[in-house]
Amino acid sequence: MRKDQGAGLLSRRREEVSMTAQDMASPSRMHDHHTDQPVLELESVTRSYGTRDRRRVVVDGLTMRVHAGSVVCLLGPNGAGKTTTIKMASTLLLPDSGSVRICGIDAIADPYRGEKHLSLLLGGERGFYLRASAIDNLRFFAQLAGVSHRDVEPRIRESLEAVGLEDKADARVETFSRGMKQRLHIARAMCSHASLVLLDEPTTGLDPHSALRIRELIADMRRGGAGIVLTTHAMAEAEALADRIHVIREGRIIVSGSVRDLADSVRLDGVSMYMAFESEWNPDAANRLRGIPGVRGVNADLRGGVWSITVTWQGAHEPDAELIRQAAASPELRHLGWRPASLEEVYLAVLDAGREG
Ligand SMILES: Nc1ncnc2c1ncn2[C@@H]1O[C@H](COP(=O)(O)OP(=O)(O)OP(=O)(O)O)[C@@H](O)[C@H]1O
Repeated sequence: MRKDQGAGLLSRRREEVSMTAQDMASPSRMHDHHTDQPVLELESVTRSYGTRDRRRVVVDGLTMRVHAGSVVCLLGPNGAGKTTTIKMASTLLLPDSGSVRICGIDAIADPYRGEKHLSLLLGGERGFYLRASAIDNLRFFAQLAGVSHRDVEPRIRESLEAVGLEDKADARVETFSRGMKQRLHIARAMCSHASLVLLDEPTTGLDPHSALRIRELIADMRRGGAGIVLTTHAMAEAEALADRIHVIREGRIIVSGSVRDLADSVRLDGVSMYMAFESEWNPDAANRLRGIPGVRGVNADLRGGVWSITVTWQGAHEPDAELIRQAAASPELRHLGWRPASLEEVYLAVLDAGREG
């Protein structure tokens, strides 16, 4: 579905190339909006799918804002409505109701003006003319984005260098690996100096090095002033990049804020860590620890003959290690320290709380 939609956007853009080319004399669009005006404003957007009798709402009255120089991350289980939200933000998909403003422009009333400020990367590998070279693709998209004739070549060179594809400029895109295509997408966004960059799972299916490279490029675009919406299932990626997180479930935002705000919303106050050698820990002890007031969860992992035990706490400060040793009946349990909960721990607690509530 995504791939078809991506191809749809491409063909729509192809049809519009002559119109947008007329606008090529317009100045660079980077930061041409008022600084405190969001680059994206979604106001109560709703979208349903299906036939008239059997419609299912998949995004339900969602409101969010993205400012220049920030990364907003959408997290949520499969089918929560993240991609649908990204597509509405790009106007690739129209909401049934609600409004979409891109750099202050009503993007539903005037999608072509809105589109010029954004760059969209959908999860698939499509979105390029596969038989054309990387550089010809970038030229085409730069022209669509209204990059001035004088700026096109230097910008393409800079962006290919930034993503490490300068040696592949003349290679056909169909010969690129998935990771190279993702980098070329980022080059496309960099080249057009898009104010709003929409990234739907940009690192899915990439090896760890390629994923890291993409994350660095996302951070570069943020430093360059782009407002970025990112969907991902990689919690470490969201934790490293997001200035603000929205957790979406069944088409609604259930909680928003920083990792700490999310942790506060479920009163996940911290994590204490312990270790024990294999013979010093009985897995049944985890159940006894769960009975201690304030304990939210206990996770014990055995690796290389060593148990590593993490205990998440609600409404508690660093607990007395002796109390834990006694409850676990593991006198040799070593206390390793106390840390804030990771986004993964917080996210799972948020979804659990949502299910319980
Ligand atoms: N074109 C479509 N026709 C019918 N239903 C659709 C269509 N596109 C998406 N859906 C449904 O809408 C819901 C939300 O899908 P969406 O792709 O936005 O979820 P998501 O949060 O991005 O999921 P994932 O994490 O799996 O990518 C899902 O139940 C999906 O099956």
